[in-house]
Amino acid sequence: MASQQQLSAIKGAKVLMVGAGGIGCELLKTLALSGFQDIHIIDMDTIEVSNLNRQFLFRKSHVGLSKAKVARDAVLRFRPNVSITSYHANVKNQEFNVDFFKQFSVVLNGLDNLDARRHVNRLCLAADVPLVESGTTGFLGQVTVHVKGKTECYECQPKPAPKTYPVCTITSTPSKFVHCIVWAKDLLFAKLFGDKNQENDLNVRSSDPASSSDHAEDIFELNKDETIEHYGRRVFDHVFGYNIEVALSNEDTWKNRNKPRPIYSRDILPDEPTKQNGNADKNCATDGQSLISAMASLGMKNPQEIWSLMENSRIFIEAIKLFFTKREKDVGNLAFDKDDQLAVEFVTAAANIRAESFGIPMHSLFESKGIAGNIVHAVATTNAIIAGLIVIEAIKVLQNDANNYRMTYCLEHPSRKMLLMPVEPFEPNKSCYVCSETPLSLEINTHSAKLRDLVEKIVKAKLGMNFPLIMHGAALLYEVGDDLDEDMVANYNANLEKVLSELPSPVVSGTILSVEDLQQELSCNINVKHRDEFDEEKEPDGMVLSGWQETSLEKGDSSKTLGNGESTSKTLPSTKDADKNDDTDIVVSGRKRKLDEASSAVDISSEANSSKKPEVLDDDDDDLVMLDDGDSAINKKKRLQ
Ligand SMILES: Nc1ncnc2c1ncn2[C@@H]1O[C@H](COP(=O)(O)OP(=O)(O)OP(=O)(O)O)[C@@H](O)[C@H]1O
Ligand SMILES: [Zn+2]
Repeated sequence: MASQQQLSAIKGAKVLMVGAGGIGCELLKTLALSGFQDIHIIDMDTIEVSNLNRQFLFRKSHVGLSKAKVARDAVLRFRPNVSITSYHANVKNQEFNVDFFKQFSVVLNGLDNLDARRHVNRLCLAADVPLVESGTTGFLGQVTVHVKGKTECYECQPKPAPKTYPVCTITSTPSKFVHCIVWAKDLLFAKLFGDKNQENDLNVRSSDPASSSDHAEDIFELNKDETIEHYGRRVFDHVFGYNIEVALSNEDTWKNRNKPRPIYSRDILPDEPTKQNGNADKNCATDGQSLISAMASLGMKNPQEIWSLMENSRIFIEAIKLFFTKREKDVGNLAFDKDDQLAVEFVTAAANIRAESFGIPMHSLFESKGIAGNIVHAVATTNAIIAGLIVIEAIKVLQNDANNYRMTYCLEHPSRKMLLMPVEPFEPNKSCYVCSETPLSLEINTHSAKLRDLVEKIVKAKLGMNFPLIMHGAALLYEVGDDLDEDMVANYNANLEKVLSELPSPVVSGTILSVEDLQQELSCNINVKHRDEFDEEKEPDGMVLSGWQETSLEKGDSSKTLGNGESTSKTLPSTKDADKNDDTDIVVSGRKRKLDEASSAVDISSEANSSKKPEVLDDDDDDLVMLDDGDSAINKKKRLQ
């Protein structure tokens, strides 16, 4: 039961929820049932069939409609007096500026990606509105509180980068099925159906100057006078046959590894073109891309079945045919999407054929889709628990009850008899460039890097700015905005193509650049240092930003890497290799907190050998929570008083 004070805090609050998905549906219901009177919801998505199992405010008839609006309508049916305002929009839109955020007492995130979370964090800091942040992955979840000046902001700790693999493992020496999946989706799929101008490492290992022109780069182009069947077989033979033979010729590679076997289509598939079973016309008649399917075309139904090498080969050729005949317009623009049936079929087949070649067990379409999309199946109960915890923290925030703020982690296995692990939040990180004034430093070749490189690789990609403004002293070098006149736009575009040291106000070693995002009201200084050379493998951007860093999930893996999924991906938690460890710590975004520091509100009874080492990754490419060995350094960090 809420106290009178709590009730009045709740009643007087104006709350912004961002995200009306798995956590969001639970959260909206809990807020309304807890007595909140004025709730605003932003969500950019429409409802999909796959949401219905857990996003319980939605029904089949709502598929295709705005999540924010349908969630609002559903809750109004049982709490008609609550004021709920919905926005079917991206929270990064300009309309949601600092003034918009300022009207709220607290912001509650139920998002699924790092980019949007970082953006909301910045707006909350700029508007000085507390943020309660959350995430779930399967049984695992977390709720954290961020209050400007009192606790860490969401970006005080560097976030782990998505899991990545060295390029050579993917292109030449796969040893796990996931390596074959990454190869199939990030290299082969991208090469055949994606943007041709994108850099692609697919062919690096097979370029043999002595080889015939047949094996040159244009192997992946469909010739005008050839059938798609012929083209599909040509690609098949190149990537599964010829490339493997080239790789085999390098004896050293295989000294301590099992040799792969080349696979040619003529040995697997009969000579005549792949026969369709008559369902192809059904594909033809459908209008939605999700219904165009190589499996349907070939009369294969069970996604849980592991296909034979022949079936994989038939799917491979059939999927290419369908892309080039039924989805011609998409070819050249496609990015792998786990919800694109034909893309998943192609990637499964290609990964399986490669796996077979390297002696790696093949997988079903269902399993491949999970690996390719980094899917951990959502658990409705976890979302409900997390939503409840968000509301508990929101009420504390509304009462300004800073001593009792908690970050709470929902674990998969009990640790010292607890599944919910509350931890006191830490003070802001004094060297966080987002919530403190700490300058960053950038090593870059000022004689060869262009302003465009700096804008794309650092300001947008690393610093997450949407509307950047870059100044050198009083000189404005670059700016983005709707209200710029043509001359200014032309001037900035010209600057983008200039080398840093040749800009109207030259950027050289020792220059301090001031970078600002007008929407996020975030500004920071970057100290520039010239450096001639960069290691292509270790520093692929050709520049190094420090004072800010991503933590890699795979330790000791410093080479150029390829990732497994960065879109709606969720990374698989791994508990199976867990060590038994009595003195368990919680690692938050790569830094550790002793359980001894957990809230005294919870009885931490010591239970020897009770704790496994679950690794918790919440949605998409964000927070890492890991139970792991001790590290006393973190104990030196001051807790929030
Ligand atoms: N930039 C953004 N602006 C507004 N809403 C966003 C933004 N980014 C993500 N969201 C919303 O956050 C919600 C996250 O919910 P959830 O994690 O359950 O994802 P989902 O897309 O519903 O499910 P799944 O990814 O498992 O299919 C989604 O409804 C999504 O539309
Ligand atoms: Zn910070």
